[in-house]
Amino acid sequence: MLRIAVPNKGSLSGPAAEMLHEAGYQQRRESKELRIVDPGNEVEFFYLRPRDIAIYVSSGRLDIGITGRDLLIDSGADAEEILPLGFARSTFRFAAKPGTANGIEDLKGRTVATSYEGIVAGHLADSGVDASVVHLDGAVETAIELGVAEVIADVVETGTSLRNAGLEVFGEPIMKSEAIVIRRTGADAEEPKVQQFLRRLQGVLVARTYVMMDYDCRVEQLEKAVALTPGLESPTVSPLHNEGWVAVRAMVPSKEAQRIMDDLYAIGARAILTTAIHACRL
Ligand SMILES: Nc1ncnc2c1ncn2[C@@H]1O[C@H](COP(=O)(O)OP(=O)(O)OP(=O)(O)O)[C@@H](O)[C@H]1O
Ligand SMILES: O=P(O)(O)OC[C@H]1O[C@H](OP(=O)(O)OP(=O)(O)O)[C@H](O)[C@@H]1O
Ligand SMILES: [Mg+2]
Repeated sequence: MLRIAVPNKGSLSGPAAEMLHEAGYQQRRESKELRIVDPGNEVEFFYLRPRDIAIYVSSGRLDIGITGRDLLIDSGADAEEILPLGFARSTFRFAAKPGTANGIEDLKGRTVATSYEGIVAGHLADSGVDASVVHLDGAVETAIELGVAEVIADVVETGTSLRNAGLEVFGEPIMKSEAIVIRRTGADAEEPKVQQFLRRLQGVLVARTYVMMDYDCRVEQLEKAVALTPGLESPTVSPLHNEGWVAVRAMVPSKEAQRIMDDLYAIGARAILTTAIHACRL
């Protein structure tokens, strides 16, 4: 039975459960459940604090975990990223009151408050800057107003929390993060149950990113049409009863679907339809 760690709270929890559900796995019915077995899929899910997941996975007691890239790096645990999942995207940055600092070199001798001490201490050391780090559990933006630190390092998504606290980012972004699947460093990459789990999640990612497009076009326009809709490997082209016409079917990125439909129409394609993909194995 594959043992998988899933975030039990916070920004990662809801989208992770939703993705697992879309991939055909049973998920817990209420937020107090800490562990469930999905016998049909031979998987056991453990609902753990996102910050602890890399530690459990590195211990080898759990095969796989879903966490944030920033949390994995911050933990220093012996685990590695095997699949990015595209949600809980954020950037990790320094911020302060305007005019406090322009770059990391200005942090020398100052105090930085953060919930990600591992990332910040590592980044300061790599940059050769000697600054103190204060660990706070959350709501780090308030640390400056209350005099605990002059600078913070925190997760930024829309920037609303920083703006509300009258703070501005400075310096280069420290790292970009998103939800990821992790396993113990060096664990068997070919393990069939792990591979099947990853294929299911990849299927969800493809289904979320692509739509299926169908249209009819004149044979003379086929090359131009296929250039607009090359598909992932190659589009399917079928003859129509009306001579001189073909039907074409290809996957296209959902974000580009409307533009591609306009371009296809402009070269004479008709009956252009898009449909959602619910599941996929590439
Ligand atoms: N506003 C946000 N937008 C996108 N991702 C975020 C946001 N806040 C946190 N994250 C990401 O979520 C993960 C942190 O999850 P965690 O549950 O520890 O914190 P949280 O979502 O801030 O919840 P909590 O309410 O417990 O502080 C990290 O990978 C982080 O990059
Ligand atoms: O750029 P934004 O869109 O404002 O998002 C970033 C904020 O979201 C998270 O905070 P959360 O609400 O989880 O509170 P926390 O600081 O207590 O973790 C993070 O720690 C930032 O404060
Ligand atoms: Mg938070």
